[in-house]
Amino acid sequence: MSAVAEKIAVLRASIRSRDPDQKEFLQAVDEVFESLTPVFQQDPQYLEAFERLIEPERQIIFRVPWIDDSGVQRVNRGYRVQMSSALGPYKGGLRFHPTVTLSVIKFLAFEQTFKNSLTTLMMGAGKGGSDFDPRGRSDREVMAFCQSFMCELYRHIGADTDVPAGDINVGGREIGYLFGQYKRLANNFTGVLTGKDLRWGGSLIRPEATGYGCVYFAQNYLAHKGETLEGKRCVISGSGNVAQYTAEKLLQLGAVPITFSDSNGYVLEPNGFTQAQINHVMELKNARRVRISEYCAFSQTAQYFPGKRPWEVPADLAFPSATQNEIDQEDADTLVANGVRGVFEGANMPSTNEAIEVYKKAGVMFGPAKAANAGGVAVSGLEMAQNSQRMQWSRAEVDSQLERIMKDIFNNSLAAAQKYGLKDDIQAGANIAGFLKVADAMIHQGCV
Ligand SMILES: NC(=O)C1=CN([C@@H]2O[C@H](COP(=O)(O)OP(=O)(O)OC[C@H]3O[C@@H](n4cnc5c(N)ncnc54)[C@H](OP(=O)(O)O)[C@@H]3O)[C@@H](O)[C@H]2O)C=CC1
Ligand SMILES: N=C(CCC(=O)O)C(=O)O
Repeated sequence: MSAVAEKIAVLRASIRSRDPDQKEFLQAVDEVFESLTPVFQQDPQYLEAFERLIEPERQIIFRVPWIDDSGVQRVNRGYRVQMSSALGPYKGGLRFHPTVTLSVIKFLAFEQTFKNSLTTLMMGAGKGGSDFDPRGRSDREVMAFCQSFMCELYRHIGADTDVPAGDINVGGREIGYLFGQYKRLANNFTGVLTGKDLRWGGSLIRPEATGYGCVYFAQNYLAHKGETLEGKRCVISGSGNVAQYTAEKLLQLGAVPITFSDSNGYVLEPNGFTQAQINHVMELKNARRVRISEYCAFSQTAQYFPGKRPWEVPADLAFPSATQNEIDQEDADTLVANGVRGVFEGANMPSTNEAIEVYKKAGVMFGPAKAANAGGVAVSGLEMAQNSQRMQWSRAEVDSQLERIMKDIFNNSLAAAQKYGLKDDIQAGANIAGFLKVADAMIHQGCV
């Protein structure tokens, strides 16, 4: 075994022994390790940078006490993992979900490092959240939680320090309550959060950005194969922010979005969702905050499948837009058997490493999350730029920047893969391109 191979083996073992229970984090690190091995073999100094990178610069965990509408005290746990500031202030979302643990936040922050680097904007990486579940809670209860959460988080964030945003169950309502409390505690009005409402510093296209960007990425990938989205039947999981705007942009570009899901089941429109039907999903989810099954009362053609997931539906392309590990090896086999020829990840780490191997063996196009869903954080970066200028750019201006950024991410990922002899392996190329920019900055900034 070469000296470098031995060092890689030792480092992989040490990561596992340090955090043996953090399975989501270890899964994310394993996936990147595979891609970066040729880089480490060519230049061992990058292995030293990677050894620093996989240990977060800072991990903050805190108590979040609040009182519910019945006057009962509730106590949740809050997190902020500040992963890397090599390329700029820590940048990444906040997730409120009962499945949130330190391992989940660390995997999200780790992925965010490569994603933010790929956007070509100057942003470091972080992620945070809580095991608080806002679903079924009143606006007052969500506000009480957000205000208590920010009473701790505000000490660690700032427009040039750490800029949180949304993620699962953190949308415009939550960002508003968090921002209001921050402003009250810090006595300043800055771009300390992104995903803000348009009327007080938000950016046009930010709500649409992740979904639109994922479709733009798919469009670039298909174009590279001499294909288009026209007429492609697309299964989508989730029915939240990312899923809604993925469906909208697919429809605009001539594709046929046919499913939405939530954690209780999925809805199928056999002939594809129209814009009016997508708008109704938005109304159900964003305003009424009800289950996707309620959609069927609105449509004569829709079918609901309780307890099922959309991967059983024959399609051309799949856009997982719900949560991590929602496609395992068996799901991937089903997708391939059902004719799916491209998987583009709107969610973070929705495919298990075993599922990715199935895609590769079957020659399925694979747009990995850190590249395909980078449109959200990219437009967050554009929101930060607008806030710095105290200006608001037009919708067309932001959308054209988003299209350019997604095209650059695809092309830079492809170029990195080809440079290391990995042909069209976009997954490896994205990991390599994202890592090299961060690692070069880390090497220049010394052992910190
Ligand atoms: N918002 C953003 O800017 C970005 C988000 N992402 C990623 O995209 C994905 C979706 O985020 P977003 O749309 O913002 O979140 P939303 O809260 O708006 O929507 C999440 C959707 O996923 C479903 N979901 C969440 N957790 C689970 C679960 N454990 N099992 C099954 N379904 C689940 C929800 O259903 P239910 O209501 O039943 O839980 C809901 O339909 C996440 O992986 C997120 O990390 C990636 C880049 C940017
Ligand atoms: N949740 C997000 C968006 C992060 C951001 O906009 O800072 C992600 O990139 O996973």
